[in-house]
Amino acid sequence: MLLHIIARGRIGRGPEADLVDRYLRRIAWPVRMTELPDQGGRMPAPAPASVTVALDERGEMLGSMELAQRLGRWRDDGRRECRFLIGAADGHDQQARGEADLLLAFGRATWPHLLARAMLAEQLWRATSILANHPYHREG
Ligand SMILES: C[S@@+](CC[C@H](N)C(=O)[O-])C[C@H]1O[C@@H](n2cnc3c(N)ncnc32)[C@H](O)[C@@H]1O
Repeated sequence: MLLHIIARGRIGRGPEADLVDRYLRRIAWPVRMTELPDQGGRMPAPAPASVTVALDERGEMLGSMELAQRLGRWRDDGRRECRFLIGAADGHDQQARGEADLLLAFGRATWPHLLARAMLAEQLWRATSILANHPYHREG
């Protein structure tokens, strides 16, 4: 299953970009990153049988094991792509939030979108390592 991060705003070079690279490079699943402008731009067409996760501080707070289980279930159900949407300064519009299969929160605090991108990259590495029985994640 393709893990497709669709993020508003340009990351350029800097510590957040280094973190994103560090974690995405470790993921054995196919990964794609699409950057959109802060507003507008064309959302890439979803693959058939895709699932959409919008990162949003008002969403569900899942533990890393729970996120891994969701990803594993979607993969095993034959989903071809999981899209992760990261908003810009104004967050997601109502339509994007309404259409998402899951609103995922990394706590109730509001994080800068570039940090949210780095945190997502780490959680995707962690979740896929859990599914591969890799010892990176320690529970408890
Ligand atoms: C600066 S925040 C936008 C905040 C905006 N005022 C709102 O109401 O959504 C930019 C993006 O970072 C992500 N983000 C920030 N904090 C988050 C959190 N606690 N959990 C999940 N995603 C978060 C979201 O995708 C958000 O759209």
